[in-house]
Amino acid sequence: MAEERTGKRRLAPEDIYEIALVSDAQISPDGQRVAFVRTVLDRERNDYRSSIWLVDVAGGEPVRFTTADARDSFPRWSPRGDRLAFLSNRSGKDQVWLISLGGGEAQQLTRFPEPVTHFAWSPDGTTLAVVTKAETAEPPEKEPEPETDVVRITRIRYRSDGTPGFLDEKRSHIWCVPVDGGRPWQVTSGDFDESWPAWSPSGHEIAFVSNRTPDREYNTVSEIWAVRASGGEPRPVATGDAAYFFKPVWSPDGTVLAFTGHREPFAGSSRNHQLWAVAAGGGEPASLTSALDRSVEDEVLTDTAASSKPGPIWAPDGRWIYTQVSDQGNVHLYRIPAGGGEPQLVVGGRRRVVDFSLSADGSLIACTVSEPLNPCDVIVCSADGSGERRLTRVNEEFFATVELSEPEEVWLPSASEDRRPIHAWIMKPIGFREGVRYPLVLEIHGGPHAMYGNVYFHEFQLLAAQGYAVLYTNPRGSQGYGQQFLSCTRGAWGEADMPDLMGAVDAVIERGYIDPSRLGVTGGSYGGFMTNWVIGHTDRFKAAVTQRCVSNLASFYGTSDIGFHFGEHEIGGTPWEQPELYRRLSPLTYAPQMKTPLLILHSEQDYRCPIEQAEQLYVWLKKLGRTVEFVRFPDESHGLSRSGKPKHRVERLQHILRWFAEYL
Ligand SMILES: CSCC[C@H](NC=O)C(=O)N[C@@H](Cc1ccccc1)C(=O)O
Repeated sequence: MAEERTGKRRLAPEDIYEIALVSDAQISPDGQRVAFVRTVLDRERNDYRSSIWLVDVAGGEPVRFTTADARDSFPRWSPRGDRLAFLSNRSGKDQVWLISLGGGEAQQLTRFPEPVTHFAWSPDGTTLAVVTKAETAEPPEKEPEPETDVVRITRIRYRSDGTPGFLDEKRSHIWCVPVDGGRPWQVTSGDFDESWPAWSPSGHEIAFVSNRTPDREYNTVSEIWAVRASGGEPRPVATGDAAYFFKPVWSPDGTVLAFTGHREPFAGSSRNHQLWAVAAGGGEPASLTSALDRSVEDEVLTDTAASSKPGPIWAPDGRWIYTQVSDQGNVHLYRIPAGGGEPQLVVGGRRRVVDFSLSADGSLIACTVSEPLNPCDVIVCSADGSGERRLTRVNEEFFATVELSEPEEVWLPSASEDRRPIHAWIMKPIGFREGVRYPLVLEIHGGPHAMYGNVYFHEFQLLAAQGYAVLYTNPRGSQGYGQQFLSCTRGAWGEADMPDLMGAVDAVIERGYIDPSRLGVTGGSYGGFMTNWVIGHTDRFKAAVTQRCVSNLASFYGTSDIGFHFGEHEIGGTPWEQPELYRRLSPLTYAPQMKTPLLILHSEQDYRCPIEQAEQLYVWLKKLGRTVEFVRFPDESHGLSRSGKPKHRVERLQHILRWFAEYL
């Protein structure tokens, strides 16, 4: 028994309550301290709690800095480093709060009737640029009663996954809020959604992200604009029908704006996000990373992480722009020469740099990192990555008590004609013994343009703890292996990538410790599509669990919040232009061939892959007399496995284990 050999117990689904998540490591301007967010799952309340913590760069125990029983997040240092602004839901909705480093209680700064979603300090520290859908700075005395509960829909975008109910007509705008008293003023207005405010170094202008094209209801454009901080008519910086630009950041001298994104209409994450630079006055942007052939966004998937919003950061000397780069299952920190040239790796290794920040003089970097056997910790290093030190050991005590399986990183030949090597990870079951043959679970990732990688994955560790070998791969369509590999599943969902998955399974079986009669398969979202696809094209799997899946591409087109643009781009046309293609690529078409016992897990408020996708598959298979079960999660969205109610997250894991225990 593993327990007898190691003195450690096996991981259990409920252990998600034992794992604290740290994120958003923000180093103080003087480089002395790092503020970060620590998130825990609250079993009694069936909810999440987060607080701001501080740790000295010189070392020592981290200390809890905000103590409210709430969700505090997004800590940002004032330019002088004497206080922190952060978001908190203590008053109900997320608002900006301020806390002095000198001591004292946090004070509520904003009282907008709608949540604040993002903010940025002005360079002189007097004002915050704030993003909110509020139309006034104070809540009305009395919320108006809705006249009817009947919903009238006039827009094509009327739902968004993660937002319960229907989208309202309110728009996200930028407001300025003086931090030491004075009335907030609205900076942008109109029928546009604005985000990501970035102050010019002089403090006169604010750059932001918006779609101001006439056809914005139907396209996926995202442009860079700038507006005087006092308000007025915004001016275009990097715009156009092909713009897909985000996260602007000014050069220290205020002459250039850098940002991330690409320039292919509707391509979303099927194209590498590049780092661009444009004259601050506007013009033609130039890519600084076209030769890299990687995305400068974090593309890795996990079920154990708190979210943060890192964007590129310009070094104070103006020479470099720091950015994440997704590369072969890792997310690294690079610095890109602002004037063009060879990108330099700063924080590398088998891991994910989740977020990062720079001290005011640019000499120190703080990052949150995630590794296969450690979900998260804060590290600090010099501007070139040297002298790295770990500042936290958040989950060290807990992981000393449970046995984990170390993923082995391998390249396995595809079963396609080209036999192309596919990047993969194999986890041996806990308690592995030579000479024994084990059941194998193949995990398939979503996207399709995302990637598995060198991060902790609770679901995979649980399967290993239950005695399964686990195989996860980055087949064609995955991020991290270049543009050609990334986009080759377009118009070929399932057809292009299934041979990669099957080749990897064959190669693992050849290692001799897998029982080929006990293969399981599971995945979520596009991974759910692929699970359905695989069991419709082979009977070699003995049990399957399809999660937040797609089964019918034609109905997905009309019911998913992104169906009418994502579906159209990914499949290559509309269902009425390409009915045969939609039929051919829909897993439901192959339902009569599906024999594998199937568990369908789906959230009832999943607006990305709506539950009708699961319902169709369930009824077809039931009517066909197959072994199939349907588990529905009420009040949950597409993000159930990552951000759902803790109790539902545990139940979801228990259902997966139950199904494989029964049928595998
Ligand atoms: C197959 S339909 C699109 C579903 C979705 N893709 C993009 O939103 C998807 O596959 N989601 C995956 C992976 C993912 C997660 C977050 C951002 C992009 C992709 C999932 O939910 O795991």
